[in-house]
Amino acid sequence: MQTQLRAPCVSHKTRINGVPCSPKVVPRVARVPSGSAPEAPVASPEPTAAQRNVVAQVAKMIHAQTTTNKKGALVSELPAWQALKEHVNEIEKTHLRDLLHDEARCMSLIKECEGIYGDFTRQRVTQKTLELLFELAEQSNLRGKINAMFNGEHINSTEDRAVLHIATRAHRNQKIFVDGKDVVPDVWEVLDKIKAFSDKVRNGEWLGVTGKPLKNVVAIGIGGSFLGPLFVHTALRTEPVAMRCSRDRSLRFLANVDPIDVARALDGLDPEETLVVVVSKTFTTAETMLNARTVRSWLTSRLGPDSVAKHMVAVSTNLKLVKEFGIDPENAFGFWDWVGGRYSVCSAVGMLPLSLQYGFDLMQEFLAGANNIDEHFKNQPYQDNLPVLMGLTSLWNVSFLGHGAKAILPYCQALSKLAPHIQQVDMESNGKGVDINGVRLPFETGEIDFGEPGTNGQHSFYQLIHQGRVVPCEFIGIVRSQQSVYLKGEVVSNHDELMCNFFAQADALAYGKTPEQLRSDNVPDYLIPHRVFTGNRPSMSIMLPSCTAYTVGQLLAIYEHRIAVQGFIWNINSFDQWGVELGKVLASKVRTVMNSARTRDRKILPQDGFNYSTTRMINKYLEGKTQVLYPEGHDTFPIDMLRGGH
Ligand SMILES: O=P(O)(O)OC[C@H]1O[C@](O)(CO)[C@@H](O)[C@@H]1O
Repeated sequence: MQTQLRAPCVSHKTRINGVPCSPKVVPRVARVPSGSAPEAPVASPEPTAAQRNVVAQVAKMIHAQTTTNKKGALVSELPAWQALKEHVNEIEKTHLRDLLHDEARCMSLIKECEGIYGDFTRQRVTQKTLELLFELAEQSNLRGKINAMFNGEHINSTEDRAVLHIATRAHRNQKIFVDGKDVVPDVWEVLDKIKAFSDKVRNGEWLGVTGKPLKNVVAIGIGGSFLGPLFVHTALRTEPVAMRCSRDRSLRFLANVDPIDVARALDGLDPEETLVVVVSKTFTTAETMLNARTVRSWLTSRLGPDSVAKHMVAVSTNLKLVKEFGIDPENAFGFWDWVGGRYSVCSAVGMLPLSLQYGFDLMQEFLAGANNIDEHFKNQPYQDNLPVLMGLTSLWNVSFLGHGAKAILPYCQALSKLAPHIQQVDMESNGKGVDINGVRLPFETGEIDFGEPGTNGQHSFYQLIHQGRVVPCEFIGIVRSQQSVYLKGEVVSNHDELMCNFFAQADALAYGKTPEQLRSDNVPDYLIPHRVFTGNRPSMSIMLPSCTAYTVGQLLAIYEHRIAVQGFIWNINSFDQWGVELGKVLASKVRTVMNSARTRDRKILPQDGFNYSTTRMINKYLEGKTQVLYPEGHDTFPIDMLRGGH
């Protein structure tokens, strides 16, 4: 539903009737459905004519602020935001069916840069929309914020940190400063260490404790210490060069604290041939640490305590805890607090496990691809800047057209883990309720991301996106497949068949099918309502020349930066994640109860500190058939978990 502001709010310097108003004092904004008359804030009396006059003057004054929102005004108070809201009415009168016939418009909305084809013609935008979005970017100081990020300013203000994942893929000769220190030499010190270590493991110089080469790697980590590396690994598994580089090697991930995930990750592995990489920025994440202890026990129960030195290494910013865990700091690969977990795949978080699997040289191409887009993002003007265009058009879809979800639809099985990775990067970054100054926002930020590779998604949720809710889609196609198959006599090759769907879906969403067309197809009247496609459903398409380490790096950086663009404009902190804390704290409270119940010390009872529903549910769980008392003196594993390598 479209929303509009009831009353404009004002910057810190604003005065109403001579009284200075801070944004926290002025009743901010309430949302009403578009078309409804503006009303006074809830619980306030109707504004008087004089008050309305003041509000109108304030609105005029805000319109006069054409520079930045540095003064603390909400983005929704900027003139360009208001202009975009008004512009929605113009766009509502258009249909993509018609917009796509305007060739001049289409030409201006297709961008070919850095070898990537970006098509924005199926977004519900005109040249005017883009100009207004660029104006919003100007008024929001987007360029200044991008520069602040690249300059190592502490833009993650709630954690007082710089945001410099771009430094993790910098060329050796680049200079990137944090607090007056060039961090690129530190980055390359770790990268050199990764190269040396991964080379040694891969060429058999580094052996397991029983003298066998380590050909299997299990990477333990969760969230940002898992999803990015999984995405890249999945993307490269069937790429011909990567396949050659990883012959006879395996890389697995263990993320969930569910023991089923442990069993699956270790199933069939021989501990003598397995190297474990514990990946945790903080080295305190409950799931990762329990999994690390579990796998350590799996190793030492078979190979003895000395095996840890040869079979376990770590990636972390917390080298003290790595040492306390029992991993030699020599076998730890550091990174820095200015790399956010979800932005860490180019640091040792991804580079170590992926270099072990594919070799450092190939993974350097991945870094080069990401670096290429970093430069593009920093230097290109808005109208030729892929992450900026994607961020702005998404913002238009979310904040002005009212579409809160987006589908990420790669027509490439190798990119099947892109959507899960972007879910974290986007939703943990931009799912916020207050702006960077802590002021509650009168609009929603962030998007609900989901996706599956085409064509699988077509046989799953595409019904909804064609005839149900409007969900802006991002189609990602590949020109040259990693794998080529053509069967004699078939109309097209297998990859061409896939891509036929890629091209068709975007137009089906845009054009739809009218009752007239259905009638001329002799569809009976009673079926026409069911078979109408309204069309006018926005999407964008990206085509990459191939799916290689380099282009996967590019794709990653495009998504990372477009998310930053949206956060910069919404003026939120896209780089903290306080929203994940509360659940962790409550889980720890339950853990205490669980231990008390299972060990029968009964010092704490399930009802202590919990509400009726939770107490009852915990009791039900504790009374269930699964109840076991924790054995003393030894670790227990399901027999099957230990069967590998016999
Ligand atoms: O790398 P760590 O410190 O184990 O954290 C894992 C994940 O947990 C979070 O802090 C919260 O889910 C993520 O931001 C992070 O990627």
